[in-house]
Amino acid sequence: MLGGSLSPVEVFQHLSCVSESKHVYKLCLPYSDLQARVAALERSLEEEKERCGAERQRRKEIHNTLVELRGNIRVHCRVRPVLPFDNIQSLTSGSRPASSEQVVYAISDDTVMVNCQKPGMSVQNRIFEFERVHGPEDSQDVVFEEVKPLLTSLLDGYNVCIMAYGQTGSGKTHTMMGSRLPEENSATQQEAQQGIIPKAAAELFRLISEKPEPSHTVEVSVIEVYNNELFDLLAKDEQGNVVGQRRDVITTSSGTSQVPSLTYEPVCNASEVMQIICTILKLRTRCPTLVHTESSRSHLIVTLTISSKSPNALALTRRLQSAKKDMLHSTMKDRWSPRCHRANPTAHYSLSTSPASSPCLSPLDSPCPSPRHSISQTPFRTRLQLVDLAGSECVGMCGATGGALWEVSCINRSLSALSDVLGALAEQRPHIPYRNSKLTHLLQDSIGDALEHYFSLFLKWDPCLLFLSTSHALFVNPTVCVPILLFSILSTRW
Ligand SMILES: Nc1ncnc2c1ncn2[C@@H]1O[C@H](COP(=O)(O)OP(=O)(O)OP(=O)(O)O)[C@@H](O)[C@H]1O
Repeated sequence: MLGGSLSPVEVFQHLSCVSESKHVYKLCLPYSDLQARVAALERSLEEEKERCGAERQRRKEIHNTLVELRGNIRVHCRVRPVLPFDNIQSLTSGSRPASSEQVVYAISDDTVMVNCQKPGMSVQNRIFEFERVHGPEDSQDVVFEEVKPLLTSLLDGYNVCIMAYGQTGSGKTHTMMGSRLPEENSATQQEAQQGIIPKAAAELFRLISEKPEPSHTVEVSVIEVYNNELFDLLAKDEQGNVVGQRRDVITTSSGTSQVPSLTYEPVCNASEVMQIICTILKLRTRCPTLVHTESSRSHLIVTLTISSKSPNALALTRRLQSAKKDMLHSTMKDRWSPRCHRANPTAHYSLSTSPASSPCLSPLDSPCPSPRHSISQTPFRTRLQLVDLAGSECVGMCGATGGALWEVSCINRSLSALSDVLGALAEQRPHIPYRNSKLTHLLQDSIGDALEHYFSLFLKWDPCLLFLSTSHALFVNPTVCVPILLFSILSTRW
């Protein structure tokens, strides 16, 4: 007979032991005792589950507070090494200096020093500060470490946007996608060259696999912005071949940007994501320039949309925020739509009813969700946007003529529009010029969340809006080590 002082674990051990020895009937506890023990075990299991849930919630809060404290919009700078082809190109280009000299120095982990020299003027050292500076020796892994915590936030219900901005040839695609080494290199060496997109996809699916049961679904969509036009790179023709199809970006009645008929492909692991991206990358417009032989002539936006099968506390808070904000807007501006009542708290988080694999509305932007959707039925959706912008160029330096010159001017105008939007957000101007280019119109929700951050701060008397922003954004701003162009990036853009 077992004594009353045994712990549930000891009882369990005892029971397993007697079952194994096949004397289970002889040594068994009285049935009522056994029932009491099982009930006690179940109770303690429930308590453990509750404690674990509370700890998980605390972990989320602490993690995201920390991420927010580090900044909701962060600007990082990556200085790429001077590479052999920098000198070769310089020698072949009549308009460039005969040899490249290093003019940018990562002097600490948050400061860059640039030797600026304008024709006829003496050299000046200028200092630029960023949230984080990666020097030429920093590996892809080191850069990714900065991004990694954002993926945890993504699964906690935050939107994340990571952009690479910089002059042509400065290493944006290397930072975002990675570079392929020659075939003779080992798989480990190839993996070390992977950029943020493959690493983020792998980390995302790793985090999802740690969840107790299948909890999330992931869809990928890819948009190219070329000459101020949007192309859906996952759209297929009747034969099933991928062809870039032109799409438009619109603003929905709830104020979010949306690309109607955009294709979303469901994916189950990181290699599926990369297979899709590598296939469609062949469609991306490239053209050699004087500075970079493999220059991308378009902005590429890869979006991973994550749907959680159960709402979490953050999603509920966000719905509450959204409802409050809508009520506030409608009271102030009296903008009720007869077709779609914007005060519906599920407005931004309801499921699209279209099949996921077919072209459908953006899952985040289903226009008029049913008011009957209860919170428990509605999963929350978040979005990871990974943006490899086209390289900014000095028109006089790129050697382009005709159509290529038009491309350069479209790239520069859209980057300038992006810069205007960020400037307006930073200065909290009442009007943010999102519609000045397709690029900023498309990214409105991601970069606009920064505005929401300020908006929430402004309304901090309202406890529901105290749960601050809904997005973490990070900008990787790689720079090149060729004198004159570097000067133009750092002085004109940031
Ligand atoms: N940190 C780095 N270490 C080693 N090589 C790099 C690094 N950054 C970039 N490179 C190399 O520099 C070249 C140009 O980089 P990349 O194609 O990423 O430039 P980009 O900014 O995307 O240019 P564009 O805007 O013209 O498309 C590539 O050959 C890339 O492998």
